[in-house]
Order: sequence, then structure tokens, then C-alpha cells
Amino acid sequence: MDQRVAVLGAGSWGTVLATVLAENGCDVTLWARRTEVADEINHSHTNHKYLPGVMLPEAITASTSISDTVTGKDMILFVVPSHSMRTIAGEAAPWVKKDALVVHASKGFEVGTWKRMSEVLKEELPPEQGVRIAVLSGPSHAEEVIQKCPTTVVVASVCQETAERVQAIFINSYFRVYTNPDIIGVEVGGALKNIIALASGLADGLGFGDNSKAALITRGLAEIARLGSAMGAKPITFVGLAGVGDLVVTCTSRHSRNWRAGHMISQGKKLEQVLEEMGMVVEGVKTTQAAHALSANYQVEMPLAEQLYAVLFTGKDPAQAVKDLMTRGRTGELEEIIQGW
Ligand SMILES: NC(=O)C1=CN([C@@H]2O[C@H](COP(=O)(O)OP(=O)(O)OC[C@H]3O[C@@H](n4cnc5c(N)ncnc54)[C@H](OP(=O)(O)O)[C@@H]3O)[C@@H](O)[C@H]2O)C=CC1
Ligand SMILES: O=C(CO)COP(=O)(O)O
Repeated sequence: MDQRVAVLGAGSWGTVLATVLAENGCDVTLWARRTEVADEINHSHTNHKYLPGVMLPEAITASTSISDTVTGKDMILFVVPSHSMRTIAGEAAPWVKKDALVVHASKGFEVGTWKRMSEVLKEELPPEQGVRIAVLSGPSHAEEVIQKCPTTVVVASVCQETAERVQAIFINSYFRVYTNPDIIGVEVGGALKNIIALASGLADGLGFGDNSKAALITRGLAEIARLGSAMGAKPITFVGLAGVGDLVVTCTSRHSRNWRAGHMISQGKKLEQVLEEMGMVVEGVKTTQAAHALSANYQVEMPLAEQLYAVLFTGKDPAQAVKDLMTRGRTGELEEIIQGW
């Protein structure tokens, strides 16, 4: 494969996806915002902050110049935190080749506008790029993909040809990529599962058991599907890799930064302290704000997200939040979702 690929974002996930692409024979340039990270990747072939103990393929070249990274590339992969997507996309836009594929692998909404990442990309890039935008999502901890643990993900686009071209570039024997036509569902599922992962870390830290974990995953999926459907997603997407798949992996794994953040909060740490100690992106925090706003906009009930919002942003005691969830008014399990089918 002779694809020239730009990967924007040299954190855990960007570096691992760059590795997958380099192993697939792509010519990969990885943009890092700090010179010391780019130098380390170019000279030592490591990225010790984000992937300690891992040797990267020598074929990956790192750069701190967005224009050099993007110019002439066949595919541009954005893997920056969602809060920086618009800025980075805007800086990249003048250099994106007219027929380039544009993919993102970030899981969140834009703060304030609460737009999905593909909407942000569409607004920042020339209009003709629209059909070539795709999202890569699904249950995929960077720490396991780099060890070549068999992993399955999904690529979604409004254009099937785009999804299939991206699938062909990423797929290999340990990284199996499925296509999905529902870009809204794939983005919403990938973003909202981080809220439930944070809540799972909290629940584990409070000493609750497997029943509680199953409750969080299942009822979390119900509220993700409720909001997602109201936003235009196909409900069936949420029983796929970007829905239940990603929920399971993030709610049950200590690799998850969102799970770890929730666990730290359960031990009495303040949110600011948790984020500082983590030193890596915890998308679920801003996504909880997004869910708070979106559930009001779309008039959709999201009791788990609401209680997490109260714990994170109004100082509510997590034990009281659990009590309020368990004693709230009686509801049906599936009726509201089925109504939308
Ligand atoms: N890690 C994983 O397993 C997976 C992550 N994702 C998603 O990928 C996205 C990136 O996450 P991940 O790589 O894990 O994050 P990390 O915390 O590992 O790395 C964050 C990266 O983003 C850079 N960065 C931070 N702030 C800005 C900014 N304002 N502008 C530009 N760059 C910035 C950091 O640069 P610096 O080092 O200079 O601070 C670093 O390169 C997230 O949306 C996440 O949800 C999706 C699937 C799996
Ligand atoms: O999205 C992920 C795995 O699919 C990674 O989750 P965290 O950001 O919680 O580590």
C-alpha cells in the first residue's frame, strides 16, 4: 500500500494508529505539537509519555509543522482531543489535498456548540471534502492495539465508498475494521460511552459489584440510544462496536482513563486534581457537560449523565447520586426507545 498519510495528534491513540498505518505499508507523518515529542519519535523511535516501553516503526516521521504534515497526503487522520479539533482542522484546511480522505478518531463533542467532530471538520474544510469525511471508532484501547491484541473497530461515513477506502487502509490481521453507514450513531456512541465509563469507575471505587456494573452498562446504553436516536442516529448502531462494544471495553478496563478518573473521584479527589494527575485526555468530563446540554435541547431523559453532572460540577455526594438514581420514579425499560423505531 503506497498511501501517504498525515496523523494529527501524537498522544496515545494517534501514535498507535500511526503505527498500525506504518505496519500496513503507509508512508506516515505524525504531527506532534511539542518539539521534544517530535524529536523523540524521530531519533529514539519512542513516545515515552504516552506509550512507555514501546518501540515505534522507524518508518514514522514526526513533525511539528501542520502544513508539512498535511501537504500532499492522501489521507488526513485527526486524533486530537475534541476540544482542539476545530483549531487544528482550521490550521490544516489550507493544506488538505482536494481529493484527500479526512478521518477522525476522537470521541467527544465540541464544547459550547455540542457539535459532533465530523460536523466540525465539515465546517472547517472545503465543502467538496464533505463526502470524504469518516470516523473511526469502537472498542480499542491504544495499550492493547500496540500489543497487537485482536481488535475490532468501525468506520462510518455518509459515503459508503469513503468508508470502504478507509477500511482498506486500516484493516490488518490484528485490527479488523467494519464499515457502518450511520456516522451520527457511531460518533454519539463513541462520545457518550465515556460518561458511563466515568460512572463505572466511581461505582467500582464505591465498592459496588458486578450487578451495578451491568446496570450501568445496560441503562447507560439505553440513555445513549435515547439521545442518539433523537439526534438522528439509527438505534441498531448502539448494539454494535461503537455502542455496546465500546461501553463494555471502557467500563470494565483499567486502561480506560475515564474509568480511572471516576475511580479517583470516588476516593475523594477533586476533579481538577484528577485531571492534573492523569496528564492525559479524559473526554468524559466535557462530554458530561455536552450530555447535560443535549438532553435538555432534545428533551431526552439521561438520569445517569445528569447524576454524574451533579457529582462532577455541583459537588454532589456520589452516594447520594446513587440513592437518587435507585429511588427515582418508576419507568419502563425499553418503551421509549421502541417508540422511536
Ligand atoms: N487512548 C485510546 O485508547 C483511545 C483514544 N481515543 C480518542 O482519541 C482522542 C485523543 O486521545 P489520546 O491520544 O488517547 O489522548 P492523549 O491524552 O494520550 O494525548 C493527547 C494528545 O493531544 C495533544 N493535545 C492536547 N491538547 C491539545 C490542544 N489543545 N491542541 C492540540 N493538541 C493537543 C497532546 O499533546 P501534548 O503531548 O503536547 O500535550 C497529545 O499529543 C480522544 O478523543 C480519545 O477519546 C479513541 C480511541 C482510543
Ligand atoms: O475509547 C477508548 C477505548 O475504546 C479509550 O477510552 P479512555 O479514553 O477512557 O481511555
